[in-house]
Amino acid sequence: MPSLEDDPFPSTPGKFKIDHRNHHPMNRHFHRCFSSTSTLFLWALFLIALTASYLSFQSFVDSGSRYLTASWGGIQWEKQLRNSALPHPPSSLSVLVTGAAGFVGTHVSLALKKRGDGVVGLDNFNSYYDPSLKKARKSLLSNHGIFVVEGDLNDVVLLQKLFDVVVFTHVMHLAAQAGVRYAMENPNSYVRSNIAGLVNLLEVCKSANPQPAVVWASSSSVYGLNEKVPFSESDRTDQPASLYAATKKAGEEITHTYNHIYGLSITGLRFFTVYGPWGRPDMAYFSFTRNILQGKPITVYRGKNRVDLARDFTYIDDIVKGCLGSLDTSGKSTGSGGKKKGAAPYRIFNLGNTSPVTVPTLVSILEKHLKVKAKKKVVEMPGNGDVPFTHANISSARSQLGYKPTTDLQTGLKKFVKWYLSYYGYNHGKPVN
Ligand SMILES: O=C(O)[C@H]1O[C@H](OP(=O)(O)OP(=O)(O)OC[C@H]2O[C@@H](n3ccc(=O)[nH]c3=O)[C@H](O)[C@@H]2O)[C@H](O)[C@@H](O)[C@@H]1O
Repeated sequence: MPSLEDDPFPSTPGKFKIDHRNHHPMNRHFHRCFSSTSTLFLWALFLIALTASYLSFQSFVDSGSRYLTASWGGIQWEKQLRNSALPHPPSSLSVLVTGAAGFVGTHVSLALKKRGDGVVGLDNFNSYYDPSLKKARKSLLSNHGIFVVEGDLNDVVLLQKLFDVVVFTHVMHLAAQAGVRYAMENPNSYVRSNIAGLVNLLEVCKSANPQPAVVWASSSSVYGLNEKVPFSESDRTDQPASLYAATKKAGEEITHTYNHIYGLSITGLRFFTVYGPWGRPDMAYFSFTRNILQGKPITVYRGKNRVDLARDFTYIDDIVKGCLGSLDTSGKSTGSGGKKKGAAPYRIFNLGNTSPVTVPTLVSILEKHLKVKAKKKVVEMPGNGDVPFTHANISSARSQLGYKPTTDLQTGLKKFVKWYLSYYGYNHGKPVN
């Protein structure tokens, strides 16, 4: 480091040699000017130094507190990651499952682990719905040797660290802000998770060496106001009815660019109203069950001209088979270190049940399994993002993934109700009126 003596522009008054022999008034003026300029200069330097030390102190405090409060990092943590990611036999997959403490994430993680694949989960345990259910799913996963990291897709340092510690062959990206109608209440959470979070994940995947193949959850809602039934993958998806649907559609376009530019293998799965044990409390079949058991009214939406709404409800075990089939047939990403080496697969599949059921029929099946009559309040569907019906054409998934749904709504809801009663009991902690 150069010493102050070497500095060609000395900044301290002591280092400025004043020639006392020069008494010309102009020179005196010049000296006054110059000395006040150098004082100013000094003050400026002092302030800069003060600001710099304040900022570095702040960043020291920030990183210190992050280190103290971070729920990840350390040798033990890395060991857990590696163990969880280890496939048996070694030729199997090593999968990062985002949204692992979510409904679909939990089931997919368990199925992968069961057949010998290595699995690491990632979940931010947000409070969109009861986080204690997510914690319970995490315990279930932990009992099966699956480690779930608590963290967010927008924490790029964490994402990078996961890929530094483990060589993932695949990413099953299920983390998202779900829910069609909630998008009107909290639009930014959809942008944060489904757009920004997705881009962060793809950035890390494209730079990984080797790049993993990515399978991710799109949604049947991308068909929006499309009226051609059943919905085929080639049908128009440019009329979303909700911001949720718009972010999923954007995800399809975003993943396409990462496939095109960086050679990432991408498979997008359009799920059709997935239901089953360990499900999502915000969804109709779940909240109806809770309200029916608590003797509370349920609101059943109806479409224009008193037409019942219908959904292609799809049982979780069928969806899991579709996810595993997608991972197994994904093909390799072609790039490495952010450079594309050739064309990689880009696929989109409907994963539905191919037999839509109306919402009133869903309610009557629940009444039968719960042995309780629902207090129904039928109202016209509010303009809040809902679509009147969904119906999947699954011929592509059938031929390319071997996808073949086998559970009808009667059977699937019976299994859901059995789980619900064993998990919450009859009254969900509240007395029946
Ligand atoms: O298939 C999909 O792509 C989407 O499926 C569901 O969305 P949705 O079909 O709206 O599922 P529910 O919220 O369970 O609603 C099912 C049906 O019940 C109706 N409903 C919902 C709530 C309610 O109080 N009353 C009511 O009649 C809805 O209008 C809808 O027709 C999921 O919530 C989305 O995350 C997913 O992406």
